[in-house]
Amino acid sequence: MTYSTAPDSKAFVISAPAKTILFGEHAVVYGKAAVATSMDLRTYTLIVPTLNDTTISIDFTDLGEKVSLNSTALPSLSAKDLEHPLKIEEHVFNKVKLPEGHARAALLAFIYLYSCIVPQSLRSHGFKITFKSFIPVGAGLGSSASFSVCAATALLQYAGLIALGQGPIPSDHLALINKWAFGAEQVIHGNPSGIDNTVCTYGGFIRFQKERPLQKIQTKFPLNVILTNTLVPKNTKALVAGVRTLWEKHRSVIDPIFESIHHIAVAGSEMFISAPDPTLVTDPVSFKTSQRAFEEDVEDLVKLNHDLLATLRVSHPSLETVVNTTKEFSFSTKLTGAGGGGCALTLVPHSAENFKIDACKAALKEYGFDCYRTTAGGGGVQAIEAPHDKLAAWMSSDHQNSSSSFVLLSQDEMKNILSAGLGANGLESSEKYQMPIGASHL
Ligand SMILES: Nc1ncnc2c1ncn2[C@@H]1O[C@H](COP(=O)(O)OP(=O)(O)OP(=O)(O)O)[C@@H](O)[C@H]1O
Ligand SMILES: C[C@@](O)(CCO)CC(=O)[O-]
Repeated sequence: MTYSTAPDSKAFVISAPAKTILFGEHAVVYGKAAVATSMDLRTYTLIVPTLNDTTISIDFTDLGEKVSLNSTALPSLSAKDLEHPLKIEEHVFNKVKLPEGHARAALLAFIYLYSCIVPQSLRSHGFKITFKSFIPVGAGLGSSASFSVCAATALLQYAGLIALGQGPIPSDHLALINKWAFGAEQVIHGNPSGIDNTVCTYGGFIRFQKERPLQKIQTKFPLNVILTNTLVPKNTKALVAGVRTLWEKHRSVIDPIFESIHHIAVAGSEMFISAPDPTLVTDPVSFKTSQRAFEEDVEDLVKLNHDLLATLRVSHPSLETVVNTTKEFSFSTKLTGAGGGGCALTLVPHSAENFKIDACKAALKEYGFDCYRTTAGGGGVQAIEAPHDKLAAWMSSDHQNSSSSFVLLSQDEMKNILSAGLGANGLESSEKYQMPIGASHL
């Protein structure tokens, strides 16, 4: 590794998407295949170096927590010094006051990244970093992975290990970001598979299997879904640990369930690769027939996958309510992510009439759930140098309150700033393998 001796004084805006798992959660932790896609909800991060003092000011705006650290007080480690990234806790014991709640794991993950990535030569400087996310926290949409990808990217740039702001991020830099984001995910989750950080880094539609090369799924088929947030809080770390306990107790029973989930993911990814291509329609009637047949096959896999996850005891009464409510409208639903609450994913067939979708949405809302109608896909991690004209306004807050204009921007405004900064070429090459984007709150 080659480090700089002075931090790059440029400020950057970094963003990474949410994710949803179509098939394979939990089994993927045991080396089975899974299919996931990025979603059009993103986390944004602004990092502004301050060359003349050693304060690191972190604003976790979504968690309502601001933290001030002294760079000289943080450990300097290599990943090899830690048997597991979670051991970072022992290195900061009695040195850093850790907050309670969601911010605790977020801060530990951040300190892990800083301690391993930022060299001693840069410890006489500080920075301000602000996280602002449009992804619901702890809802199964990869909020932790999106945060981890943004934090890793910001610190790798700060340490001079990657160069941002020159169009799409090159693949070797993406691999480095993904590696460190996985370490941060290990701090937050204990034993993640790596699927969440991978899809949040690379974006698009992927088939993932531990220790296998990442497979991008090229499909022209726009996948329309309703994401229903049950608003029931869940804890990924505890759910993953619960499945492990079940597996350790009944391996011969649980292994075949993992194996079945694996085959669902493999079949699902193959189906999407050979899905009917709406850009190549010659006969609209036969296209509609093959489109419906394809959707029915995917719906079967969705239902089977949900039932197997329920057998692994990671469903929740609220998730079953979503499954049963959407079934009344002939839609298929599965939990997505760790389960235990959080989000469910419902496939919306292309033939579904709007009145039916609206009625389904209204029925879900009756239960107090939050719904998003969205199309899967969208770019992975992106970064631009923070525009000079906007930076002063963004940083105008004294960091004691979260009312900086950066935090107040809407997701559309953030997207516009990033796409203007990336330029036409940047967007073209980073999104060429992806499906159309578009999320609307129902
Ligand atoms: N916007 C954010 N800012 C800082 N930390 C965050 C943010 N979003 C998530 N986190 C961290 O991630 C943790 C939530 O991770 P968790 O895995 O439980 O939810 P998720 O990633 O949304 O769901 P899943 O892993 O099922 O996709 C929080 O407790 C916090 O530590
Ligand atoms: C439940 C799980 O399979 C997905 C969480 O989004 C855990 C993991 O893969 O790390």
